[in-house]
Amino acid sequence: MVNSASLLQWAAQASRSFSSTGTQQRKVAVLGAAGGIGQPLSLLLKLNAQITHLSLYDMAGTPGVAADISHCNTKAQVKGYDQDKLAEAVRGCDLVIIPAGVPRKPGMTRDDLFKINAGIVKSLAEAVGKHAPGAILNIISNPVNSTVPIAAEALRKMGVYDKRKVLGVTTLDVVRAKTFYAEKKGLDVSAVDVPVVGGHAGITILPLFSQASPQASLTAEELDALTKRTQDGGTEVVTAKAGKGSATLSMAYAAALFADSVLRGLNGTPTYEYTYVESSVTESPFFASKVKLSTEGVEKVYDLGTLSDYEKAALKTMMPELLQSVEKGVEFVKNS
Ligand SMILES: NC(=O)c1ccc[n+]([C@@H]2O[C@H](COP(=O)([O-])OP(=O)(O)OC[C@H]3O[C@@H](n4cnc5c(N)ncnc54)[C@H](O)[C@@H]3O)[C@@H](O)[C@H]2O)c1
Ligand SMILES: O=C(O)C[C@H](O)C(=O)O
Repeated sequence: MVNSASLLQWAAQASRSFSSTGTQQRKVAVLGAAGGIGQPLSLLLKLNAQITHLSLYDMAGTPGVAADISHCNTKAQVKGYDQDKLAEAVRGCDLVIIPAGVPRKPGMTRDDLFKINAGIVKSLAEAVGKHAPGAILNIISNPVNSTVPIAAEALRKMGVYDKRKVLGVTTLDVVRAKTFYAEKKGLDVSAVDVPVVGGHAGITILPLFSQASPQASLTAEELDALTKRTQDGGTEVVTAKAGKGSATLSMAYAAALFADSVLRGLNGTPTYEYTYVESSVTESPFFASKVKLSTEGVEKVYDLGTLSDYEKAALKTMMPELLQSVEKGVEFVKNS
């Protein structure tokens, strides 16, 4: 698993990477690149020495974002594409990251975004299926519990679906669980690990503190408070931003870490992350759990290990909502 130290390494390596030879050509696209997540994410990707071509796409304003970022003295060549240039933006990509779509306002659930974001993700996935069929997709747009099944079903309809390559980004849940756990127990956050499984909405987010390392004892109240804070981390930010969107900066950080792991895997160094993918680990056809990432994307999906009674009960509680969100996504594509 990549941690924040890697991020500093990118920055340190990035400006030196002009002289590196023999590295693989890696093209990465960000769809929704002019948005709240898209801009800082694109900047962080520009610092990643594994990326040779960075393709930024949005409905408008992308050439400006691209021009700005392109002045950073790092290796990746940056190009911005507006609305009609989607095919060009994704062609030849190894990795396509999708943060396109509307964010929540206070009082909304992630599922309230389905009406608008389902169609956006479907059309972007179709463009990837047509113009970059081998690319790995990292889907950020909410509701992730449905948008990942939407992308999978859209690609399946086109005959190009590969379950190893459609990944829902749940890294922010892991980032939050680590931060909150370390803070609560006075631990060094850079040495903390907390598995987070399930989905990416409220009770479907399940941090496994029984498997956290290092193990610190938690009272029942502490465990419940930490679990709920992780589940409601997104809402905490939406409320604090008071109508001005949801998490963008921490999300960009989390997506950049996850993309780095995906690229390391593609480049031949296996990495391990938690991500929402097609899965047979539980009764839900899509589920977030630990995976091994390698040259073709997800090489192996791991089971959940031993759960505490608290976690077993939470897993049972989340299942109807998760199954319903998956079904809603699949049906959306089937009926369109
Ligand atoms: N997975 C997670 O953990 C996580 C975390 C935070 C936010 N999100 C989600 O990410 C999404 C984006 O959030 P944001 O804060 O960046 O929103 P934003 O409104 O700031 O940016 C979204 C961008 O998407 C663009 N866009 C809309 N339709 C598009 C299309 N068809 N093609 C390309 N671009 C398009 C918009 O023009 C805009 O620039 C939201 O759905 C939000 O809920 C997910
Ligand atoms: O909470 C949201 O709506 C955005 C995102 O899913 C998050 O977890 O921050």
